[in-house]
Amino acid sequence: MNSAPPPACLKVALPVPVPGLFDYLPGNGRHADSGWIGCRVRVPFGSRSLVGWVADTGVAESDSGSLKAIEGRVDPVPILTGEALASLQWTARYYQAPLGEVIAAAVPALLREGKPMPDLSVPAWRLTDAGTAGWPELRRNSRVRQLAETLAQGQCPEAELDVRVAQWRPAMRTLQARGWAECLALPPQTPTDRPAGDGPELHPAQRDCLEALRADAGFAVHLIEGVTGSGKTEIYIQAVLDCLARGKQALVLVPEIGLTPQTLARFRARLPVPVHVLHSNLADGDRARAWAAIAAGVGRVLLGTRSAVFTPMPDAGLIIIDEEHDGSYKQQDGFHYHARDVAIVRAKAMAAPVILGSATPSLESLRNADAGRYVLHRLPERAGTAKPPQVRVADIRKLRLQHGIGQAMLDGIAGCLKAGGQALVFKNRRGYAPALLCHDCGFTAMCPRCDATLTLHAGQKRLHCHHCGHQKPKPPACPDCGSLALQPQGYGTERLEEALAAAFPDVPCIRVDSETTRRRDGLAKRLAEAGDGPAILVGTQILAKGHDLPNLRFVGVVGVDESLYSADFRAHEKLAQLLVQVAGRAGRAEHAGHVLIQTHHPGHPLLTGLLHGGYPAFAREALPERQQADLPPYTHMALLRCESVHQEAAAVFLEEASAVFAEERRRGGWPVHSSGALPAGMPRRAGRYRWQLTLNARERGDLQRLLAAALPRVRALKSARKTRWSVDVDPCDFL
Ligand SMILES: Nc1ncnc2c1ncn2[C@@H]1O[C@H](COP(=O)(O)OP(=O)(O)OP(=O)(O)O)[C@@H](O)[C@H]1O
Ligand SMILES: [Zn+2]
Repeated sequence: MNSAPPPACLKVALPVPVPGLFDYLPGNGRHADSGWIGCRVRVPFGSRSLVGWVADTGVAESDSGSLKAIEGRVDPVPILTGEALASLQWTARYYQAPLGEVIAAAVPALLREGKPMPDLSVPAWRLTDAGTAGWPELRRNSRVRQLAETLAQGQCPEAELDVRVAQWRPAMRTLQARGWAECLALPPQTPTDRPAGDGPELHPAQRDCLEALRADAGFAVHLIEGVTGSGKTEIYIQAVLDCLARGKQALVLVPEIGLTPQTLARFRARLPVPVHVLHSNLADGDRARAWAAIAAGVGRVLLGTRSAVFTPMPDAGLIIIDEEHDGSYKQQDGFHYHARDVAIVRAKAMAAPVILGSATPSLESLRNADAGRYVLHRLPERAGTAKPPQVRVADIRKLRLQHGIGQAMLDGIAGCLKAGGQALVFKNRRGYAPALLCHDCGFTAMCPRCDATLTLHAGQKRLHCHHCGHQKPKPPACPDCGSLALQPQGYGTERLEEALAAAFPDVPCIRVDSETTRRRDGLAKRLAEAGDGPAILVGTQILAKGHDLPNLRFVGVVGVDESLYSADFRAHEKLAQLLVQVAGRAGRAEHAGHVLIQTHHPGHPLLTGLLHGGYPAFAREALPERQQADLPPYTHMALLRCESVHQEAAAVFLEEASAVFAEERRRGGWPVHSSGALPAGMPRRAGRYRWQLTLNARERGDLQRLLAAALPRVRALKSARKTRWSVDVDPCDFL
């Protein structure tokens, strides 16, 4: 028996789906002091070697006999400290995820793999003594001479040489070979300011908003509800300038497909310091460098998508979340965090203000503004001379359609093209047609692995499942009755493209959906093809977001009827947001915009509401409905999802989990409603049976306490090991 007291050890967060920290000895006679916290270590884990993060030190849970020592320390100095580490710990607790998995999602891949922190020193060149004495004898007008003259004014960073001397590298090799120039590494430095670009003079609503922001640089959440084109981005830029002037760092989050070259160019042109970017399309090295620059305080402005919210910011002074309602802020796999909510928690800890901006704020944020938790600013009008678009509804009941398109729509497009404008036709469905039907026997082509129809693609040659990726050629005849009467049902972007190209053969017709924009910069390239002259763009919601297409004058929405009657309680909110955002693409410059929504339900309250009062009117109606139905944002939800190839296993686990929740709820006396175990909206996907359980509570705290009490027991269930399951706190999608 070992009776010695348990030793002090390192508490390490590992990227494994097991909650809690793992104890390791520091080894080599080292002490487990607080200098380890926030450093990476390499540790043995089963038969593997993993990179983990020291999150704490303390007394070991077991005696020293069973403790292993780390294999090595990766970082000499901590890289996750203070607020950054504390916020990751909060995130892990709130979203019920292991800290190791949270950190893995929060840091760039290279750091996750244990690579050293990127070197942030700045490579620069200078003349040697020999060079200083010798350069005047160089031949005039040569590139080598030009380079030497530049260096004679003082050492020069490579980035600056790029600007000052075209193709300086071969010339530098010549100088170096003579022993006249040498390379040096300058310490990382806050860049010296260059003059900021000019912006328009702010209009009164923009000024009021900025003044409110300037009045208090401490923690507060400002919600800017500004119609599309009202100049929200202008406010962001001014607020970042103010933040920089206070000597602070700024973080700007944009939706996944909102980080366009256009947006980036606009920030870069207007800010006096480099703008660092973080998004999933970057090379690993670039990601790590941007992250490290911000974490070291060298970088002052970070523009990024969802996971950029976790970047350590030692001098944080402002967080901006553009299009705050956007669904891409919610991570859907791995652990399910919401970047907007994490940002607000971090801003509070950093005593910095947050700006949420949108033309169509989430009902969550509007509710928080109503309750006085957020400061609401309204920009009800477009900036400059642009007028709001005119929105009409086209009733297509009983009308003859040409490939799903009514005459009013065709007339609208024709009028726009004739006047030299561009038209956008929106349909939130990619592919040729959402289903293939046998007109003789009623057979519908279904995915063999999902409870879903197959979508026709590639003209009409192939069938794809949008849920699991299953693909096959379209059968030549009906597999059930042998009939040749197989017909595409409904319309996707491909089919509309075909129809519009045939109807308007003289203008380019460009399809923009996730298929045609898959490659890097694909979207920018597609949009460039449209040019400035008359053209038709056909596409999905990719087109709805943040693109300034100055010559776009007509927007046609083809088919929203599916979403008017959906089981998801957020379907109307999402549809209203989408319609307003798409409509907002029209008429952003000097030409008036027209929007036409084609529907079989012209009297639907959502459409009439939007038509007469815009998004604010929709929200005013929707909020009390949510309250009456006891739904978010008036309540707080969590979703337990599970799936298994065995129908039994999924159902049994969720039944048992449901019983645990019921027991704990009784024991704790927490008023939390449980749906019980139910099949998911799509009961089978990719060959797996799916079940879910919804918890709903008036008080966030009650839900959190119940989760904390029940989940350890749920994890310990034998049936849990036979399924894949996850917890989603504040779920956005229920499919
Ligand atoms: N005060 C102003 N005076 C004149 N033009 C302005 C002003 N503010 C913004 N603009 C211009 O109006 C257009 C729309 O502005 P901005 O992009 O900032 O709006 P937004 O609300 O961010 O748009 P979106 O909702 O599409 O994101 C831009 O071309 C911008 O340069
Ligand atoms: Zn499928």
